[in-house]
Amino acid sequence: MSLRVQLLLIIAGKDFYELHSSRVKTRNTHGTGCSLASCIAAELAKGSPMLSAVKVAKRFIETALDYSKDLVIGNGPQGPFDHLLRLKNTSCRQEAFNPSDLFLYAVTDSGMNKKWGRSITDAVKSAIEGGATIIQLREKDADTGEFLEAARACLKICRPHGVPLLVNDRIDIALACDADGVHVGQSDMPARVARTLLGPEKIIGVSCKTPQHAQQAWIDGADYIGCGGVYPTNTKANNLTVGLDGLKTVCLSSKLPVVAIGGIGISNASDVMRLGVPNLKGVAVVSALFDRECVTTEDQEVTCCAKGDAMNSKMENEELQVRVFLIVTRI
Ligand SMILES: Cc1ncc(COP(=O)(O)OP(=O)(O)O)c(N)n1
Ligand SMILES: Cc1nc(C(=O)O)sc1CCOP(=O)(O)O
Repeated sequence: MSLRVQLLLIIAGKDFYELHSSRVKTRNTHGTGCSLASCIAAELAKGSPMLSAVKVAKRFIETALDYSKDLVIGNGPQGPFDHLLRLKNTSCRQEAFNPSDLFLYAVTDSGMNKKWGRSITDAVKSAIEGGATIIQLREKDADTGEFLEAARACLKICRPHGVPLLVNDRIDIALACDADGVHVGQSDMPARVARTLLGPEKIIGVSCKTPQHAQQAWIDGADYIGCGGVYPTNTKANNLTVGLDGLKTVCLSSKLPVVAIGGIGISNASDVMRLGVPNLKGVAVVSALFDRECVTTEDQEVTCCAKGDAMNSKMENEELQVRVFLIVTRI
C-alpha cells in the first residue's frame, strides 16, 4: 500500500489547494517542518506568489527526504534529513514546469493540418522529432469528442519524450485527458479559476499584451505568459501587434517567464531572442511549422543564430537549431 501525504493550503482564507504526494518511508524526518517553512519564506522573499512558494518548498522537502531516507545518524527513533542535498546532488528532481521548456513552443492548428493532409498526431510527432520543447493543441474547429481523442493520442506521443502537452482554452479537455496544462487568453476562463479547477501542479499559460495583464497572470497563479503578436500574423484574425518594443515592455514587467508569439519564423526568431531580456524563454510558432508544404530537402541545414544575453542553458549552444521547421515540412 502506498501512503499518501497531503498538504492543505488556504490562501487569504478563500483559495483552497490540496497538494498530494507519496509518503517517503524513512525515519529521517527531523527538520522537515522548519525547512519547509524556511523554504516558503525564502521563495516569498524572492517574489513568488504563495502557491508557487509552497509548491517549490514541498518539492524541495520531498526530494531531500528521498535523498536522505537511508542515512544512519544517531540512535534515536528519528534521524535528521539532509536539507543541503542541493549543494551535493545536481540531479535533483525537476520542477513540474521548467521555463526552458518554452524554448521552441509548437502550437497546432487543425485548419493547417487539414490543408496539408496531416493528422494531428503526425504533426505533433514531427514537431517533437524536430526539437519542439512544448506543444499546445489549439484546435479551433474540432468537436469536443474529436479533440479529446486527439489530445489523448498526442499525450501518448509527448510523454515518453518528456515534452509537456498543453490544451488551448479547453480546461475540460485538459482535465479529461490529464494533459500537462492549458493556455488561456484574456477572454477565456480566468487563470485563477483555471488554477482552482486544474490544481496546483498543472501548467497554466496566459496570453498577455500589457504589463497589467502580466501582473494579473502572476497574481492568478499562472506559470508563464505568452506575449504577442510580436509581428503581424495571418493565423489569428484581428490580432493586435505589440512589436518587439511591446514584447520587451511586457517581459520587463513580468515576474513570470515569457514566450513570444505572432508572426515568428525562421527569418526573425533570432531577432526576438536577441532582445536580451532574461525571462524571455522562447518563441511560439504556428504557421512557420504547420502551414508549409513538403518542400525541404535533407541537405538543407537551417539554423538560427539566437545566441544572446537572454539565452538559458539550452540556448547556450553556439547556434539554436530550429530543425523543427524542416522536419515538420517533411511529413
Ligand atoms: C503561447 C501562446 N501565447 C498566446 C496564445 C494566444 O492565446 P489566446 O489569447 O487564447 O488566443 P487563441 O489562441 O485562443 O486564439 C496562445 N494560444 N499561445
Ligand atoms: C495563437 C496566436 N496568439 C497570438 C497572440 O498575439 O496572442 S498570435 C497567434 C498566432 C501565431 O501564429 P503564427 O505563428 O502563425 O503567426
